[in-house]
Amino acid sequence: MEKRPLRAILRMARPQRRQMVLGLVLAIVTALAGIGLLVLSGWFIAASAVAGATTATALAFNFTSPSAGIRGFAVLRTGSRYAERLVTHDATFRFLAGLRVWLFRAAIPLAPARLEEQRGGDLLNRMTADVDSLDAIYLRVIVPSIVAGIAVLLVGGVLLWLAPAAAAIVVVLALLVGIALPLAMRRIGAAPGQAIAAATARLRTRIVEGVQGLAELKVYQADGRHAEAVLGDNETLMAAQRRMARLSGISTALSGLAGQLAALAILALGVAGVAAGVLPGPAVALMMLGALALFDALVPLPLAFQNLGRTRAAARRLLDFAALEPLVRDPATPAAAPVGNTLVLSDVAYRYRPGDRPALTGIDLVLAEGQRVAVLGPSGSGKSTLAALILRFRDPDAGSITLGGTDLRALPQAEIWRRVAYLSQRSQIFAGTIRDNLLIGAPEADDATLAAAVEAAGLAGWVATLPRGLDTWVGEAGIQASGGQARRIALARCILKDAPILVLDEPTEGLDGETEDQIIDALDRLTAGRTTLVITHRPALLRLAESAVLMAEGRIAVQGVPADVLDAALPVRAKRHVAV
Ligand SMILES: Nc1ncnc2c1ncn2[C@@H]1O[C@H](COP(=O)(O)OP(=O)(O)OP(=O)(O)O)[C@@H](O)[C@H]1O
Repeated sequence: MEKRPLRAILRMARPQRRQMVLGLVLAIVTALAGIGLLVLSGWFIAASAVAGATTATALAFNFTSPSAGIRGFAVLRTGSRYAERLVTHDATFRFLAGLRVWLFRAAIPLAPARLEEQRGGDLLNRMTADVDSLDAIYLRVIVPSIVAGIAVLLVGGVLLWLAPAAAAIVVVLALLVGIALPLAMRRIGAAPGQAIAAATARLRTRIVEGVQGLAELKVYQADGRHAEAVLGDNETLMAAQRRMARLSGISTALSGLAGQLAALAILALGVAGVAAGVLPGPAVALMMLGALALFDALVPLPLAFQNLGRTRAAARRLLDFAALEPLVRDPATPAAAPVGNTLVLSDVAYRYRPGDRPALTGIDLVLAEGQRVAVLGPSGSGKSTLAALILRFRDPDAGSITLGGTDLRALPQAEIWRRVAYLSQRSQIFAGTIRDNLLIGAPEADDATLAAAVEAAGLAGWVATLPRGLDTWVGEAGIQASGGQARRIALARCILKDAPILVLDEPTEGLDGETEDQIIDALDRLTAGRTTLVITHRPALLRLAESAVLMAEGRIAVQGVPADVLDAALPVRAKRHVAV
């Protein structure tokens, strides 16, 4: 585990470094202009009041330069604050955008095998709330800490010159508020901070799952119970937030108190100094306002450090995710692209987790170039696992799979996927037009090619009824394609890819008999001459295949021509799963 997660995350701000330094300089200028404005105004008001005591002193008093200085500081502070906000926030948003891209890139090699282990809501939470909370590192910790340090040096230095005793008191109080209090708050805030991060993640995950499964929750009348669980999570979050808010209240009160004490000490010592004639009266106003301005710069620090635990927890969650090892890696020195598309599985075994029952054992199977093999078997017999290994989503624990004579592990994954079109069990429809969804299969396809694929996948009739045709928006915020339509869009994508190898997992699932017949005809044309693995529960699909295997409990129980395998399937336990 990363020991210093915030540092590790901050290292990723390299592209924004210049902008961040500029933002820091602007923040320092703003703070100094603010202090200058307060101090000069305080001095000016007091000094002009003193000067106004007699006509001679009033006439001799120089009003012009200080008032010009005040105006100058005011304009400078406004301008630099505006620029500072612009620059620091722009740098932060760019930094966060970079983090999101980094996280998404880290997720790609984990898909699909490792991502299946993650809860969707949790991943979403990492990409959004966790990343967002990292804005605090630069905006709320680094910049204010440096600004406060400079303010202490400046104000402390001026006070030391004017009134050393007052300076000592102010600096001690400033160090208490600027260092001791933040460190204490960091420690005390760590537990509620982590509790907030964890409770936020839990709440989001439960809400996302609830929204996704709302139809089922409603039918089972479990929505009320789910809502109660959400409220329970919310209560936990609010309890942690209340603890945090109480801490914020205490720390703000303590910082405020320290500021007032500093002002009081200056007033007491200053008045004594004026009485003793060692300090001009207006200097007291200057010192008091300087101290107040200094504490204004210090107040954000305890609050920022109090939330550091939460920020650190978020950073750790991101780094932990990015450090997940992909199950499959590209070889360091990939083999040359093999000639031919024959797939040979030799004595392949796979189990999902150590200690699990093997999902596959002793699989020997040849998919010769252009040959179509159907895989039958009851639910849980290992059919999808077989497809996952052939697609190299996972590597076998034992045995080997070769493509054109080369072990899949020696090939870059991209080389394998370049040759394969895959119809998964769950056809993913992306939010976009039907055309967008199809172009995933072949980005360069022209209208005629798209139309042919739509026709072959049995979609033409449906598309013709849509006023916008292929430009109809489907998926989120569009037409919700039915299960069968989604399946056929995915099938059209496969057709468009025009790949030499096809892996089809239940291609006709969710289709009625008549449509299934049409699709099987289309699949017959599509798969002819291509190396094909078709997983199915439906005997009708067997007519596509030249050979078939029957899986049972992770093994190939029977292998042969489809009719024989189907016959063999009937007496075994698999019968009821295979029959339509
Ligand atoms: N991600 C996973 N983690 C752990 N075990 C898994 C995982 N996926 C599948 N399994 C297990 O592996 C075995 C084979 O599952 P597989 O999905 O390959 O079966 P299948 O024949 O495709 O089933 P179905 O026809 O229902 O899709 C099952 O016992 C299943 O519980």
